[in-house]
Amino acid sequence: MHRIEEAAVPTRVIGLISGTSVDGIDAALVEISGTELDLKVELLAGATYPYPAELREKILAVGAGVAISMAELAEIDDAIAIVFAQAAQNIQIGHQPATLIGSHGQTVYHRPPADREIEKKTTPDSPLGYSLQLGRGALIAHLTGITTVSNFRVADIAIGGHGAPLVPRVDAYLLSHPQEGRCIQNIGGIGNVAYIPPRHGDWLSKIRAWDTGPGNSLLDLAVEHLSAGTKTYDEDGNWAASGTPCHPLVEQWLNQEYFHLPPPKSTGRELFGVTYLHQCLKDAQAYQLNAADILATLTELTAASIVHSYRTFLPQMPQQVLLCGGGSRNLYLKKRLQLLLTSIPVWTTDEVGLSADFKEAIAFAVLAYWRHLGIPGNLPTATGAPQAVLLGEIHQSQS
Ligand SMILES: Nc1ncnc2c1ncn2[C@@H]1O[C@H](COP(=O)(O)OP(=O)(O)OP(=O)(O)O)[C@@H](O)[C@H]1O
Ligand SMILES: CC(=O)N[C@H]1[C@@H]2OC[C@@H](O2)[C@@H](O)[C@@H]1O[C@H](C)C(=O)O
Repeated sequence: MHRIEEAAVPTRVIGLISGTSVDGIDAALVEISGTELDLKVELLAGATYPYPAELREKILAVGAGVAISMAELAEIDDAIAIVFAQAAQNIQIGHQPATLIGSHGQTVYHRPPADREIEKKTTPDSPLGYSLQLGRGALIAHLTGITTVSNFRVADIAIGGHGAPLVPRVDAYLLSHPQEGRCIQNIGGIGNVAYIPPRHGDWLSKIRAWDTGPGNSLLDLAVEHLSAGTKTYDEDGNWAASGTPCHPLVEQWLNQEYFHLPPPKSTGRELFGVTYLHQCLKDAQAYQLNAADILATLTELTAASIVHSYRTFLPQMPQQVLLCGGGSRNLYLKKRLQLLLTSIPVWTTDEVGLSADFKEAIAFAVLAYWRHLGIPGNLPTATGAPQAVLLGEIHQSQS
């Protein structure tokens, strides 16, 4: 049952997420009103709080498969919840307090459902996907005194979905256009797209969304390796821009199975992580590429895999592409995307009024708000789930 009547009252909600780049906690304090087509979100404050270096190292190690004990797992889970709770406290400074938190947490493992050969290789026994986000909501609620919704992916996974991407339903209501088809392209550690057709007829069922593959994950790892640990990312894409992409290598990399899988599909650093980068660096040796050429070629892989997936899987090309996530600040990547998309304009979501930096944090505030109102959060065409369901577990606070 939808408790639509409550939606007339604007609600102050905090959205929290740390994505696959593991760079820090994005926090958004928003005022939300409406429900779906009349949904309105005002960003009151947005900030990124970097992880303490030691915690970041631990998270990256766990995500890369380093073995830990159950006690250590509990310790990391709570260490993450503590910094998320601090982020929630900090973002409210100077504002009226929030009444609800939506916390995505930190993904440390993601395994899609085993319904295709590529996925069966990693999943011998279970037909369901598995996605683990740390930073337990119970502790965030306890520390902040604010009811917290967390564990957003499990309900979609329980009915056979990928549990990702989840932001497309929010994109649909905040970024659809009455006449124009749009691709909303997030470029985080991993890239994901939501194609939103013009908002008429059965537009909602025509939305398509999937993870496009690497966003910045391989680039960041390569920069760290090539700079001997002195840099963590290629600021504005300047280093890559000083090199030349090796197109035969990009073509070779695009043959990889993931890029040819039809959606729905999701991925993570389990595939596009350290091992993948090492293979790329090995392949690059055959072409005697220097550091700048390697970065230009990896940047081209991100751009080409995005555009290749649009041309292969979309019913039609969009009229606009709206970028968000940290990769939207990589000017060289943006330029390469524009070149590959020829006459289709490539903008950022900022240009249509939604913060490109904080869109994911805003989305988890909306998903918590929908959970509170009893409104489903997933889009079956995006996650592959058979139906739309309520997302997230509610942890009531004591105060
Ligand atoms: N000025 C910039 N120039 C180039 N790249 C940038 C810039 N600012 C941020 N980035 C890139 O964006 C990344 C962070 O992006 P973002 O915070 O959107 O990722 P995420 O949310 O962790 O990932 P995901 O969306 O996959 O969960 C950084 O690691 C860096 O590679
Ligand atoms: C399992 C997981 O954390 N997936 C992330 C990741 O980062 C980008 C892409 O892969 C997307 O599928 C998802 O995040 C966003 C927030 C989503 O669910 O829409």
